[in-house]
Amino acid sequence: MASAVNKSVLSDVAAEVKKYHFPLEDVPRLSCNDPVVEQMIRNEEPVILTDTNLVAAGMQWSPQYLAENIGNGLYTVYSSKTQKFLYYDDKKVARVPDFSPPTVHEDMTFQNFLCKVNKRKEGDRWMYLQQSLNDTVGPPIVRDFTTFNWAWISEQQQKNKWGALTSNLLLVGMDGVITPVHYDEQQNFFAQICGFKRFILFDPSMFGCLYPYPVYHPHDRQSQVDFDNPDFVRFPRAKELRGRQAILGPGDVLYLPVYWWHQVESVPGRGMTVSVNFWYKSAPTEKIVYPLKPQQKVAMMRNIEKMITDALNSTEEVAPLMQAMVLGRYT
Ligand SMILES: CC1(C)c2ccccc2-c2ccc(C[C@@H](CC(=O)O)C(=O)C(=O)O)cc21
Ligand SMILES: [Zn+2]
Repeated sequence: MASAVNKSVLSDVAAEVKKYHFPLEDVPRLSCNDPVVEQMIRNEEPVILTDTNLVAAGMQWSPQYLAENIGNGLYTVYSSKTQKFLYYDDKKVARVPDFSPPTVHEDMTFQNFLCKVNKRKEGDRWMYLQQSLNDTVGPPIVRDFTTFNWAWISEQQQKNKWGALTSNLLLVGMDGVITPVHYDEQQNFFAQICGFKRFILFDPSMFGCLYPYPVYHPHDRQSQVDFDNPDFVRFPRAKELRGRQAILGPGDVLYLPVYWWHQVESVPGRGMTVSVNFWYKSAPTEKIVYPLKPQQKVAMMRNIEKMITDALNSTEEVAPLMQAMVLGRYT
């Protein structure tokens, strides 16, 4: 089946997106029946799948359709003064004295969210609805959800020995919103339903060029590097970044491997975006094979940071101890 999104639209969108200081190569767009796809997923390489029919019934989930059918439950809506929605972990805010949350979230009905978006004026806050799909949604949405291509995605889960599906996030964003570069600890099939999303991806070995916040920081897993204004004095290795780009249109599904860095932009001028992601626990490591994969080294660094922070029972003493351990001895 030809991909729902046509090539000329994709190249128009590619010409519209923001340019950054690093080079980007295109992520392949393949049919899910292409034998190469199975190999790429096994090798944990990102790939765009054009014909999974993963969320076929969801293709009617325009913001308007959702407002009419999702019911009057409350949904989590993040708002930000800028287009950027930097994730932060509420539970870690206490450990960083002068932390000021960059976004606030409030619960509101979908209808209220859409009404606020439609009457938003220049200078008003940007808004991004993000909500785990659960049984509180209206019956038509539950019905559409049951018709997702669960046979196909369960086959991927089994073939790759992934763990349980942990959540499906429904994401409804204003055009132009940006989720800054970060990594997640789960495998992700990301289904695009409405509008266009541009992913910038970096493989896990680029950890040293992206300077993530400390693990105990509310912005754990997010990079400190601001791509719009990179500070090459504090983050010199950001100059070495080389990434990949995936532009998703309605019906496209991106396989986003665990620990891969990603920045996600709802392409400006292409309308509101609706997406659904599928987060799976990654396969347990069966046998340690050397050399270790970059993903395994990231997991190790996280555990060491957690151990030292807990053992010292203080965040201020972590850097001095780690510097005493390494500077002048291993460097
Ligand atoms: C920015 C936002 C709304 C948010 C705020 C506060 C806490 C969590 C999150 C959160 C988590 C996931 C996404 C979806 C996606 C990025 C994208 O599509 O924009 C992504 O990164 C992924 O699927 O892995 C988006 C968000
Ligand atoms: Zn993510």
